[in-house]
Amino acid sequence: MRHMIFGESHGPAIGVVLEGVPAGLELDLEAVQRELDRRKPGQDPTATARRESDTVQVLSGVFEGKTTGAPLAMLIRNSDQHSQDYEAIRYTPRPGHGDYAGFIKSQGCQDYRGGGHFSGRLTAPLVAAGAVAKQALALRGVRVGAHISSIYGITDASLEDAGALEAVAAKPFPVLDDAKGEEMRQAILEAKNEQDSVGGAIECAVFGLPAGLGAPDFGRNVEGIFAQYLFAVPAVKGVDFGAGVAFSLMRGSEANDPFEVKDGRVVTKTNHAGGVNGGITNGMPVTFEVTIRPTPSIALLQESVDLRTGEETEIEIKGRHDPCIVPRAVPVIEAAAALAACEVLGI
Ligand SMILES: Cc1cc2nc3c(=O)[nH]c(=O)nc-3n(C[C@H](O)[C@H](O)[C@H](O)COP(=O)(O)O)c2cc1C
Ligand SMILES: C=C(O[C@@H]1CC(C(=O)O)=C[C@@H](OP(=O)(O)O)[C@H]1O)C(=O)O
Repeated sequence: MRHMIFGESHGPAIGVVLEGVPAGLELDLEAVQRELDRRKPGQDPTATARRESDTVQVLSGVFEGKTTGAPLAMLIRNSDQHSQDYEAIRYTPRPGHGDYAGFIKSQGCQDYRGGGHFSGRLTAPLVAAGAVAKQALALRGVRVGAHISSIYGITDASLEDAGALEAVAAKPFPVLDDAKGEEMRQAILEAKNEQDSVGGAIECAVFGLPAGLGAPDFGRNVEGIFAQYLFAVPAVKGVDFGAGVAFSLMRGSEANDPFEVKDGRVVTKTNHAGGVNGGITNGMPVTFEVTIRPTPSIALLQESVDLRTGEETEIEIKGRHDPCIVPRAVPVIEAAAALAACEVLGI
C-alpha cells in the first residue's frame, strides 16, 4: 500500500491517495473519523487553538461500502486559517521549522502560510491513511497502539500488554498513568505560559506480526522500513527499537532475550530487541520509541535572517501553536507504524 499526501495547511484542503489497498475491504469510515478526532486541533489548552472539524470525505476507491482496489482518495477541508499571522515572517525563517530549508528547495516559491506543506496539519491525511491500513491489518490479526512515554522528563508507566493501549486510545490525554499525565499537562502549560514549548517521546507497539518477515538487507530491513515512515512525521528526531539507547548501558547478559517455549511457540522472556533480530521479525511485538522535538514556533523573541537583504534580525512569532506536539502525535505515530506494518507484510 503506497500513499501520497497532498495539500497545504492554509490551502483549501489536504488529503491522501492510497494505492494498492486490497479490494473487498469493508471500509469502516466511522473508525477512520474516530482516528482523525483523536488528532484534531483545538481540543485542549495543551494544543493549538486552531479549530478544524477534520471531517473526512472519501472521493474514490470505495463502492457500496467496500474498497475496489482502485486508488482510494480521501479529502479533509481546511476552514480556520489565520494566514495574516504569517505575513511578518514570510522572509524571516522560524528557527527549527522547515521555513528556511523549504525556501531554498522551492526557490522562494513555497506556500509560507502556516508552514504550507511542511505543517503538522498534513498529519491529518496520514492518520486517515493509517486508519485504512489498521483495518487491513486487523484482518491479519495485527494491532497497533501507542502512548506518550514522556514529556519534558516526566515519564509514563511502562507498557506491559496490548489491552492497556486500547484504553489509552480512548483518552483525551493518551497515557497509561493519568496522574503522570496530569504532571505532563502542567509541564506543557508552564512552558506555554513562559512563551516556550516542550518535547517528549511516544512508545508504540505492533502486535501480531509473525516471525520471519523482512531481511537483513538495505530496503527490506524491518527496522529500516519502520524508521522511514516514522521519520516522515514532522518533528520526529529519533527512533529507537526495543531497549534502544538503554542498550549502551547494558551488558550482553542483560541485553539478550532468553528463548522459551510457550503454548508450543518459541518466544523470548524479555523483548529488549523490540521484536526484530537481523532485520527480521522474531514473532515478539515490534516495539519502538519515537523522540519528538519541542515545537519550533514559540512566542519568545528569536534570531533569524531576512532572506531578502541577508541581514540578521529578530522575529516574534504570532499565531496558534501546539506548546507540545507529543499528545496529538500519538495517533500519527500509530498511523505511520500501521502503514509500515503493511509494507512489511506485503499489503
Ligand atoms: C501533530 C503535529 C503538530 C504540530 N504542530 C506544530 C505547531 O503548532 N507549530 C510548529 O511550529 N510546529 C508544529 N509541528 C512541527 C513542525 O511541523 C515541524 O517541526 C516542521 O515541519 C519541521 O520538521 P522537523 O521538525 O521534522 O525538522 C507539529 C507537528 C506535528 C506532527
Ligand atoms: C492545524 C494544525 O496544526 C498546525 C500545525 C502547525 C505547524 O507548523 O506544524 C502550525 C499551526 O498552524 P496554524 O498557524 O495554521 O494554526 C498548528 O495549528 C493541525 O495539526 O491540524
